[in-house]
Amino acid sequence: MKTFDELFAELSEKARVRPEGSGTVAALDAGVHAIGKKVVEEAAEVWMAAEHESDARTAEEISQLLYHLQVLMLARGLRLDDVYAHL
Ligand SMILES: N=c1c2ncn([C@@H]3O[C@H](COP(=O)(O)OP(=O)(O)OP(=O)(O)O)[C@@H](O)[C@H]3O)c2ncn1[C@@H]1O[C@H](COP(=O)(O)O)[C@@H](O)[C@H]1O
Repeated sequence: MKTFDELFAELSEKARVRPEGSGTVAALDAGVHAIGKKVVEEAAEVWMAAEHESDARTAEEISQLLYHLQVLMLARGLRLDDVYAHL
């Protein structure tokens, strides 16, 4: 288990080191347009899970949406504080 901040630190390191086989590196290489489509897809899956599936499935889909949002942040060069400033 990891927190939002811990995941962001891990993904930032992946983006910096670019290890072989990293899905995050592949997503970053695909670019903002592809990552944005993934964010929309995952958001829809969150919505459907919340309406029709269990709490556990909904939580899983939310975790995937948060992951893809973080990848989008990295693709745009945004830091956690850039987002937290608006919360
Ligand atoms: N938390 C996640 C995470 N959540 C979601 N995903 C990706 O998002 C996809 C979402 O799943 P879907 O159910 O939509 O599956 P899908 O449509 O079959 O997926 P794709 O075919 O589009 O890949 C997963 O297959 C993963 O590719 C994640 N990929 C990685 N992480 C974590 O990110 C870290 C770095 O991962 P790597 O960069 O792959 O090393 C690790 O700690 C991972 O656990």
